[in-house]
Amino acid sequence: MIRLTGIRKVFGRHEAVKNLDLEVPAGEIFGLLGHNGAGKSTAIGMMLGQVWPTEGEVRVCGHDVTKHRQLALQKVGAIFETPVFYDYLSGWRNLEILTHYTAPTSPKRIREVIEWVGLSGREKSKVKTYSHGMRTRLALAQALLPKPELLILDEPSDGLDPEGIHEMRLTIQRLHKEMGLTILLSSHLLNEVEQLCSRIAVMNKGKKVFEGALSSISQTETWVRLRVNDFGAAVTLLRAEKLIVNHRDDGLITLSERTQTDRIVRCLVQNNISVFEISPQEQTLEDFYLSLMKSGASGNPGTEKVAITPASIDRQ
Ligand SMILES: Nc1ncnc2c1ncn2[C@@H]1O[C@H](COP(=O)(O)OP(=O)(O)OP(=O)(O)O)[C@@H](O)[C@H]1O
Repeated sequence: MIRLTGIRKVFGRHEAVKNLDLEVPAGEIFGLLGHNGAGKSTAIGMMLGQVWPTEGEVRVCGHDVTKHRQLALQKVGAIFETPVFYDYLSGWRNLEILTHYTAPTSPKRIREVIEWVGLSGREKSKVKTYSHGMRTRLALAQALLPKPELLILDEPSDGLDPEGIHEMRLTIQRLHKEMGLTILLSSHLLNEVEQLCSRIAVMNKGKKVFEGALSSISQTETWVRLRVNDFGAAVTLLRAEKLIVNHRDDGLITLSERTQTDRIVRCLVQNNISVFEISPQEQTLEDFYLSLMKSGASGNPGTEKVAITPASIDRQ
């Protein structure tokens, strides 16, 4: 649905996006992650034809955005930068005015999108009375007006309170499930991305440092939680037996290659150490992201095969 090939963007002497390849397949909720200034908005701006790439090709819905912008963006809805509305007009009137700039839209369609985003009952109130969350929902309504197949959302939860973030997440999930939309969103909120997205790309200093399925991240776990009566003694013993290669003082161990947890338990019990718990820990997106930021700061583009684990943080 979106394909970026060899994209570079230079602002003056600053290279904001460096040799970026990115593929967002149809049907996914795709998360674009990265620190402030990583280049996410610049990349999104190029997808929407609002930032001109210095080099490379941007294709959206099969069309080259720089050559056939209108065709490429025909089926795309977006929230990009801070949406501007006429404060002294109602949400409904704002949407009506917007349709004058785009395509003729029936009142029925406006009613539909207002219901979709949960603004029913407030659509005739002036926008100046709207909360930040309601403005975001109005921006989403605007993005949905042209019946898009692809939705591009730059930081959709930015500035929302926890309830607003929760509602936005439910709305995005519904749009994906019930309307079958492909969705690309950028975010700082790792928890949000973890709950919403099936694939992610991580950017660091303008470079992509990872792209792949979210499921491939949790499979790279290596840590095992060990709860015993004497953790220090257990670690000394397991290291001497070469059954573990790493440990953290908060009760985590990394097993050596081909060691299974039953072997650990046997060894400890035979040496009079009581075992209360031994359980493999899934790597969270936060663990993975932090390890990428640490080890991939200079940024060689990663793929699904990148297996950077919390263990690699510990060893640095
Ligand atoms: N119009 C511009 N002129 C000059 N530099 C720019 C411009 N737009 C962005 N930049 C720079 O490009 C880099 C990438 O910015 P960008 O806004 O894409 O990052 P981001 O990942 O979206 O960050 P944030 O999460 O803070 O929005 C930053 O160093 C920024 O200062």
